[in-house]
Amino acid sequence: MPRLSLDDLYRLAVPSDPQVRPGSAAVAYTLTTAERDTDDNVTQIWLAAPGSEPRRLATGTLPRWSPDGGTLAFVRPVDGKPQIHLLPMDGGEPRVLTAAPLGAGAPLWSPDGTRIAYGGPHFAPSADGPDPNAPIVADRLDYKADGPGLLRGLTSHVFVVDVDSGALTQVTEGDFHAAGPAWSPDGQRLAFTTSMEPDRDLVPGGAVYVVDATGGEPKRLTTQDVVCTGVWWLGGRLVATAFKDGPIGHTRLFAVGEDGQEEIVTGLDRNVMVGGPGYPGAPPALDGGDLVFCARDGGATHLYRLRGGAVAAEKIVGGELSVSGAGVADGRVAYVAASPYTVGEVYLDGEKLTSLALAGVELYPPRARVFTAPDGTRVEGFLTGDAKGGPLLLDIHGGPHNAWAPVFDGVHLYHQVLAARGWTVLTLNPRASDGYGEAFYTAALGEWGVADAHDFLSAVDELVADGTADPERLAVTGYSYGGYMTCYLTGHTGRFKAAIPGGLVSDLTSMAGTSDAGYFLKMWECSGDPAPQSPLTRVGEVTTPTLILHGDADDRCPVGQAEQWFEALREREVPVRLVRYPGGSHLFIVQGRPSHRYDYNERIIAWLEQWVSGSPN
Ligand SMILES: CSCC[C@H](NC=O)C(=O)N[C@@H](CC(C)C)C(=O)N[C@@H](Cc1ccccc1)C(=O)O
Repeated sequence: MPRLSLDDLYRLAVPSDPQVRPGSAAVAYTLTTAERDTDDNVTQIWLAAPGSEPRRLATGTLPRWSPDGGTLAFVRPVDGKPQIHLLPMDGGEPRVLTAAPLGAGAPLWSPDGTRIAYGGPHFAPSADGPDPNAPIVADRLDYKADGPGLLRGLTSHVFVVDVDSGALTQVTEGDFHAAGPAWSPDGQRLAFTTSMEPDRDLVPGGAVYVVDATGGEPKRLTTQDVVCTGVWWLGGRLVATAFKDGPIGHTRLFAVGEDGQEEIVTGLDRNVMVGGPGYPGAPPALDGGDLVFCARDGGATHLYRLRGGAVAAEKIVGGELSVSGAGVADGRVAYVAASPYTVGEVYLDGEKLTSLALAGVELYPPRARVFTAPDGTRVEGFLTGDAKGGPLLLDIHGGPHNAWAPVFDGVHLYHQVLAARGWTVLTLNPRASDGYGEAFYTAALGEWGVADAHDFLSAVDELVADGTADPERLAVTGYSYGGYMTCYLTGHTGRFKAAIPGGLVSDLTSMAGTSDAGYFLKMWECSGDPAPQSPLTRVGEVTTPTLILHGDADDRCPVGQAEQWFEALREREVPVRLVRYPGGSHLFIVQGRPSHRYDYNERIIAWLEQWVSGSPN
C-alpha cells in the first residue's frame, strides 16, 4: 500500500467538537478540510449515529443543541462576521439569529431553551475603535494578541439573545474581557472568567464572576490565590479550571461557591486539558453525578471520569488514542480521538461512528522509546520509520509545555514522507513536557535550554550508539519553543548537518518586549538570566546550514526573532535561508492557508535532502 504524500494534506478531514443530541444517540461534530482551489480551510457540521452513515448538516462551526434536541445552533460568517444560526431539525433552512457588528462566539442555550448566550468582541466607547488611521494608544501590555493582532481597545463581552424575538441584551460591559459564559441551572445568572484588576497585564489574575442574565454588576466568587481560565455550571455546581498559586504549573479543577473555591481531588498529578489548537482536550462535563474531563498522560490526552464522592478519577479513554473533543448528554459520552492511523474519529460510548482514516495510505505508527538523560531522568520519545542506520531527524515540540503523542496529527506530514525515504524521526518529550507530572512540567522554569538540552542530545547519542541513526546524517527541527531549541542546540553542537527552526525565538530580551506573551514568559517561564537561555548568545558557534520558516504576522514569536537569527548567521556566512509566510500567525502551521502548510512541509524535506542526504533537491 502506498505511503503518504504531501498532497494527502488535501484529503485529510479533521473531526472536532462532538455534541450529543439530547434524547437521541446522534452526534453533531465538525469536519475541517483544506480546499486547494480557494486555498482555505472549510469547516462543515455533520451528524453521525450508530448504524447509519454520517450526513452533512451545514457549513459552519460550534454546533450546539437546544435542550430538547430540536434545534441546532451554530456559527457561520455573514458579510465576513461570524453569526449564530438556528437549524430546525424537523426540516427547513437555518435562520440567522444574530447581527452582531463584530461577530458572535459559541452559542450557549439557556436551560429552558428560550435564550442563547455568547461571548463576542465589542469596542468600548473609549476604545481607539476600528478606524485604521486612528492613533493606537496602549497603557497596558495586553494591546495585541497573536491572530487578531493590534486590539485597538477591542474587548470581549457576554451577550444574551432571545431565540424567538432576537432581542439582544449586553450583559457585561467595561474595560475587561469577559470570556466563556455559563448558565446557572435556573437560567437567571451567567458565570464567566475575567480579570478586572487595573494592572491585570502585570499580575495574571483570572477570576470567576457571576452576573444576572439581564445585566448588572458582576460579583467575584474566587479568591486571589487561584488564576482561573474557564468556568462551567455543571448541575448545581460551578466548576472552574485554574492555576494554583500563580500562572504556572498544572491546570487543576476547582469547585467554586459564593465564598471562594476548593480544589477538586482527582487523584491525578496530571494537567487538565480543556482543548485548543495544538493542545487537545475538552471542557469538563457532567454525566449523572460524575465529572468527565481530559488530562494529558504521557503526551496523549485521555478522558477521565471522577465518580460522585470518589477521590480518584478513572481513565475511560486512553491507550493509543488521544482525545481532542468530548461532549456528554443523557448519559451518553461522545468524543473525538486520534490514533497512530487517523487524525481523528468520532466515537459514542466507545463505538466508532466514522471512518475518516486516509484511504489507501499506509502510515508509519510512532514507536515508544524511553531514554535516560545524564542526570538519570527518564525521558519518553517516539520513533517514526523502520530504517536502521539511516538519517535521523530530531523534531522538538513547542510550549515548552506541549508534548508529542504517538498519533498521526495531520500537521507534521513530513514525518511520514521522510520515514518512507529511509529516515527515522525522533519526537521527544523532554523535561517541561506535559503528561509526566507537575515536577517534570516545571523542571525547566527559568532555565530554558540549560535544563533540557541534554535530554535531546543524550537521546540522539543513544540512537547513534545502538545503530538506529547514522552520526553523519543527523538533523534537527522544531516549531515555536521547538524552533527556539533548534537554534539553541546548533549553538552548542555541530553534530547536526541541517537545522530547520520554525516560529523561533533567538533573543529572550527582545522577545520579552515584543511578544504578546513576552512579559508572562519573562516573569514566569524563562525568568532567569536571559543570556545563557538565548540562542543569540552563542550564535558565533553555529555552523549548521539553517532554514528559517516563520509566520510574517506572528505576534507570539514576532518575525523579528527570525530576522535576528537570519542576519547573525548570514553575517557569519553560515548557509541560511529565511522564509516568511504572509499573514501567517503563530498557528499558521496548524490553521493557516493550506498552501502555506504544504510549503512548510515541502521545504523541510527539500532542505534535509540538500544538506543531509546529499541529494540535490
Ligand atoms: C501565555 S503564553 C505561554 C507560552 C505558551 N506556552 C505553552 O506552553 C506558548 O505560546 N509557547 C510557545 C513558545 C514560546 C512563545 C517560546 C509555543 O511553543 N507555542 C505553541 C505553538 C503552537 C501551538 C499550537 C499549534 C502549533 C504551534 C506550541 O506549543 O507549539
